[in-house]
Amino acid sequence: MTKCNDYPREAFSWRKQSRGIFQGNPINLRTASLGRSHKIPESVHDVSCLLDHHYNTHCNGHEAWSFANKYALDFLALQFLRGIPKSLKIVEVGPRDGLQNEKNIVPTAVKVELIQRLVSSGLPVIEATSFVSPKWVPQLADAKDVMEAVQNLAGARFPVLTPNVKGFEAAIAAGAKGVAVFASASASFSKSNINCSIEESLTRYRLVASAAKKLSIPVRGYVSRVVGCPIEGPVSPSKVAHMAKELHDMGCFEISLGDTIGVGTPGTVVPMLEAVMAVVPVEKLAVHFHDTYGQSLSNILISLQDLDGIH
Ligand SMILES: CC(C)(COP(=O)([O-])OP(=O)([O-])OC[C@H]1O[C@@H](n2cnc3c(N)ncnc32)[C@H](O)[C@@H]1OP(=O)([O-])[O-])[C@@H](O)C(=O)NCCC(=O)NCCSC(=O)C[C@@](C)(O)CC(=O)[O-]
Repeated sequence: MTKCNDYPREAFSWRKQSRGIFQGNPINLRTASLGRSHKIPESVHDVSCLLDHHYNTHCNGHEAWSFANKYALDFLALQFLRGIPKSLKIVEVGPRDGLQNEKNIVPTAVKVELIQRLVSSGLPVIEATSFVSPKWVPQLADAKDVMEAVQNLAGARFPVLTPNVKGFEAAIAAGAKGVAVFASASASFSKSNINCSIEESLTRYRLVASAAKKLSIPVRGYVSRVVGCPIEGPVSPSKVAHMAKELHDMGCFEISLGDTIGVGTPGTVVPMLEAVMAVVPVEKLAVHFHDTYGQSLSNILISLQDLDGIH
């Protein structure tokens, strides 16, 4: 993942004061730090355990105070988790987004086993690979073999990335039943990632969407660099909204908003989400956060709290 040492940490003003999130509430602040420690709560119960533990280590012996505060913390934890959807869909992207960045090329058999294990863990959607130029991404040059090996695994869907009609046709020939196109809100990333301007990318993706429609293949759309870009700096929410709407209008059933370099914080993510929600129905939105600066969990949390219906 690209590093961005010069990026201003808080380039946008904080706009959700009225929600009371991250406003000095000890529960909120502590949970935000979970991302930095990479300690991922697997359930509501785990979050509660962590809070109890933290409290007790600071309150030796004061049992009455401890008892009262335990209930206060439980109450706050419940308040904090209010608004989190009862269910959400996880789109696992490790075999694609993870392995495309590996220095060494992972053998096809290992990739297939990874995907099999992800399926057996219960994940419903696993991006298996990308049908992109092997000159650009040699790590995924075995896309055809991976797809052919996993396409009939039961229990999950295996969409693949396709940057153009050539990639789409190759994906379908290998057995893909769902694809994703990937555009960017940053012109410089569009050029460096897919070697074309934003407008050219939309023209390509309209062709992919049209070919997919004829075959009833669902197309997911990504918008990358939704809060910041190491070349262009902060990315305006209106640019992201424009890209999301273009992808939605061409027929993408879901739009995933990607903080590609992990520079987002709740302060920048919320205004971006609000701008996108004004033009694309929230039930069509998903978020994709990289943990480069330890912010992914707090960004996911704020997205889930803010956007009832988001994926
Ligand atoms: C888009 C291109 C192909 C343009 O690359 P180009 O060099 O401009 O393409 P071209 O049309 O001039 O073709 C050059 C060569 O590539 C071939 N080619 C052309 N298309 C394909 C294809 N689909 N599959 C296989 N081969 C292809 C084509 O046939 C030709 O082969 P040659 O004649 O030289 O032997 C290239 O830039 C590319 O493949 N880029 C993909 C890069 C990539 O996968 N990046 C990572 C994606 S992750 C991401 O974007 C972010 C995301 C989604 O994770 C969310 C987030 O975090 O924000």
